Amino acid sequence: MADDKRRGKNDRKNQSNVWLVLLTVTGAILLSAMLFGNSQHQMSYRDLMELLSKQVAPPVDAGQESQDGPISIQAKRPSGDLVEYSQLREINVADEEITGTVLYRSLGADGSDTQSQAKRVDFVTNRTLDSDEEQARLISLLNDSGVVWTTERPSRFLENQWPQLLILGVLIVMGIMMLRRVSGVGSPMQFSRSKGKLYGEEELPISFEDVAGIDEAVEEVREVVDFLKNSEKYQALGGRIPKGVLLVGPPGTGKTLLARAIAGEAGAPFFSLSGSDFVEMYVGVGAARVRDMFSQATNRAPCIIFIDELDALGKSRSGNIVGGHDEREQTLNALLVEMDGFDSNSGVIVVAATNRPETLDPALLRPGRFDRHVLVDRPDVAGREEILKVHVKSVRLDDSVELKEIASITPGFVGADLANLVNEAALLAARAGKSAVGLEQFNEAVERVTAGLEKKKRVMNEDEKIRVAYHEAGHALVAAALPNTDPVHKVSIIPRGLAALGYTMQRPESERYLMTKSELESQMRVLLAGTLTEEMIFQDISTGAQNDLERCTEIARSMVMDYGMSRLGRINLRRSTRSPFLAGGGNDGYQSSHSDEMSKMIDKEVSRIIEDALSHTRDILEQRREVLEAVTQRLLEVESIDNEELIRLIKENATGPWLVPGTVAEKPRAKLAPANPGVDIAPTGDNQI
Ligand SMILES: Nc1ncnc2c1ncn2[C@@H]1O[C@H](COP(=O)(O)OP(=O)(O)OP(=O)(O)O)[C@@H](O)[C@H]1O
Ligand SMILES: [Zn+2]
Repeated sequence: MADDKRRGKNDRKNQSNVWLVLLTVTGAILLSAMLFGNSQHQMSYRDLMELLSKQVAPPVDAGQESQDGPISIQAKRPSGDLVEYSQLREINVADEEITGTVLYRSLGADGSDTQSQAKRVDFVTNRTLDSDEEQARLISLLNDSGVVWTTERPSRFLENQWPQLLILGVLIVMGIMMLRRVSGVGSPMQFSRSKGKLYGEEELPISFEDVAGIDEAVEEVREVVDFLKNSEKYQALGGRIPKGVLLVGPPGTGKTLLARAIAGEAGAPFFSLSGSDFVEMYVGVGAARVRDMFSQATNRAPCIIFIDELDALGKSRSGNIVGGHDEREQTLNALLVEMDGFDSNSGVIVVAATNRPETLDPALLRPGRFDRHVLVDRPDVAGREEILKVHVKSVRLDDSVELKEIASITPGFVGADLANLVNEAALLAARAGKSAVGLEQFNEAVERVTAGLEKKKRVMNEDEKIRVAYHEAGHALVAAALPNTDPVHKVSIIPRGLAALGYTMQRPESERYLMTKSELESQMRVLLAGTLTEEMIFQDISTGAQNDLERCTEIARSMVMDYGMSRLGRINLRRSTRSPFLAGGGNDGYQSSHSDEMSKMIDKEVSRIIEDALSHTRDILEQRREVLEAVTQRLLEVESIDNEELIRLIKENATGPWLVPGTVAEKPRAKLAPANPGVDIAPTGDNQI
């Protein structure tokens, strides 16, 4: 939201720049037209000569006018108006024209208007008669009339060259503007700042209370608040306050929220920018923006600068052979320099967020830069419950709703998903005319959020529907027959989202962090069951299993290459480059580090594992043919079956033992040794044991 607003402002700023340029250009054109355009009064040569000769020989019959009164002539303008000319002055005779000033009075169309004021105007007279004789007559008249006159040519450079000068001027102005955009700081018109302009938000009404379910991350940033509030305390002891905090985590987990909460708790201004704001077309602009940002923030310290999507600007610099000094690199360098340069005790703390820390340039992560890393991970069940609590505050809940229950059916949801879920449920309740949001709406909302909107209206032809029903029944049966898979939550042949025609939804009973080999094998069997059922019933398979096969193959490949779960032994055959020190190597973060022969063997192992899974699954399905038919029938009738109904159908129709023989239903439990205080257990670094 805040992002959009900021972008909006930037767009408006850019637009106003364009308007400014247009305005300047039009202004310049109008101005020069006024200055150099032809605004002189045209006086005919005949009238000029007549007036001159009158001045030479003042008329004896001056009539009502006194002797030393103005001598004037009347003339007809091309427009038909009668005018009166008198008192020629400052005459200048040039080759083609005569200029000077004259007192001029308009007499109206019939010469009756005697009230109008006389005014002195510049006049110009074109010399049409150009002979020596004429020239001599003019000069003698001028001399005799006693007016001041010259033959100096006035400089007409400006008059003749103004269009070229104008173009030159516009070019110069544009050039200056470009330079300012590039050089950035200190431009009075702020052309360079338009995008990097910091919109500080003061007194954010957000506290750590609003950030739920990511308690560990909150604990870690709590001290940052203390740094901002009591920086003297730390400085007194000679400590160096950290400059940069990097929030790492998947999208929607609340990184932006957390950064805002830090500012809110500390009562410090919050400046927010996105890494992509710095990426610009012109070289040098991004770097100028970085410098600009720091200089503005230092003036407002203590404060927080938040850079979202740091990866957009902080990507690893290696691997760019052609343009060694491209724009992004310069921007990144400017950021590094600024982070080194600003005084760590100045009270500015830079918080950045990224969901791809492995792509960041290692230099960014060094001490003195973003040296604090805070993991903002997906919330667990308890965390999801906490987040739900925050978001249902504004919603009227039915008494039947247990947030714990909703948390348990939303594995993998992040804060943003849960916020969305609560909103969906509220909308559904409103549409159903309920006075409070009930469990029913939450269940429906979960399905919507996970699988896209139900498309009841989309018509599948009957053949396709039968095929999809068999396919899904196959998935469900095999899932139910293998104890070490997640229980089936729902089987449906209602098309959802863009791709799925039907789906079998499994839900884990609890949070999982590890998978065993047999669990992975079971997963593959469930995935293969759909296409195998089609093969069994129709002796033909369809394209509907593409995603199933994709996932199945990926599991098999990971078993061979990552987890050492194949005949090739316990080797990891993928060298991960997901370490900050090797960043920028592989294309997708992985690099192969094995020979061609090994590649062939890997492929063979992958096919063998899938073949195995296929034959097992075929057996399971064949032995449960009756149940398969029963489930499919029921699916075609009601379109969607839940867990209880599936179990009922299985119980009613199964002939042999239901669970696949040889699979372990009861998990072995560890025998706890009696406590032995003498033995130290070495801690393992992370959640990968
Ligand atoms: N831990 C949380 N507690 C409460 N609400 C949350 C939490 N995490 C996310 N939300 C909700 O989700 C919204 C989006 O979260 P936010 O923008 O902070 O995610 P993000 O991690 O910054 O995502 P991205 O990486 O896509 O920028 C928040 O405004 C908030 O309503
Ligand atoms: Zn399938």
